[in-house]
Amino acid sequence: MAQIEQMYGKNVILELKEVSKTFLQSEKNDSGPTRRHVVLDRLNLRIREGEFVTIVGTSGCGKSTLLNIIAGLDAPDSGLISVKSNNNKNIGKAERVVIFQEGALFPWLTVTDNVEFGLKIARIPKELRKEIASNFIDMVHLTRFADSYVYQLSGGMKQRVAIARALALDAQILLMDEPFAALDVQTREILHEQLLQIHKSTGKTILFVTHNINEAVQLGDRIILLSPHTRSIKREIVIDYPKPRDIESPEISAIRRELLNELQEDFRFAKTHS
Ligand SMILES: Nc1ncnc2c1ncn2[C@@H]1O[C@H](COP(=O)(O)OP(=O)(O)OP(=O)(O)O)[C@@H](O)[C@H]1O
Repeated sequence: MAQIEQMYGKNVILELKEVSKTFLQSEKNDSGPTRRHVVLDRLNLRIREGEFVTIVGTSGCGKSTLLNIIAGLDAPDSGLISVKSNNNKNIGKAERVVIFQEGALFPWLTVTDNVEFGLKIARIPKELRKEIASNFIDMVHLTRFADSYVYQLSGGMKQRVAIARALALDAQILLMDEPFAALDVQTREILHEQLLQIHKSTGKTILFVTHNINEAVQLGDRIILLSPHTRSIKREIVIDYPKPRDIESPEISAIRRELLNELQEDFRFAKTHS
């Protein structure tokens, strides 16, 4: 942690201090007694501006809970979350935008209407709205489909619309919760490439939750491993190799193995403590 604080002390855009979250859960069925399930226990995290952070961990360890808390969709029981506010904040700009596995789009609207949606709510003038939407639709390579309805698109295209919509809102931080999990391998590879290009050209800060170790090592500048054991961050691995990365290279393979070992250990722990 000290090493990371040294490296990331400057330009911290997001900071979580001692964040905890407990859910009440029914024991076997809804009518059974309830128990307290501590998901996050005094978690500390700092994210630097422009950083691409991937979050991994065994199923149920709290990855989505963490992302929802950062997004402001859920509240922690205790702890502090600070987001560096955008000084140039205009109407229509969002600090944090979440992109879920199921793009959360309006299927009955066109690609352009979906990307423009938030801007319209924010009363951005029509001409400017069109210009912003067309710019980001172009960035995700969907110009040919700008007037298509979302229900007509493939899963990968829908996720590209969701990314364009988040970019149009000029979110400071993109929060991505397994956005490509439902896609086939080839589409996922293409979207990885495009997301890396977008990250490079926009410099956005990205927090990306995934089950997939390969995805985590391909995309992340830093990997955060959440654990059901510590109920917090168990490991952080800074990956200082240029992208795109060859996941078969000795350096990246070593990181993959390391993560796999950690995940297996946590999986065994979760199994014996569930
Ligand atoms: N609203 C809720 N009420 C009760 N329990 C909840 C609620 N939301 C999440 N949980 C529980 O909190 C734990 C963490 O859930 P979360 O969805 O954050 O895990 P995850 O790491 O994202 O899992 P997965 O990888 O399977 O998506 C799980 O045990 C889940 O059942």
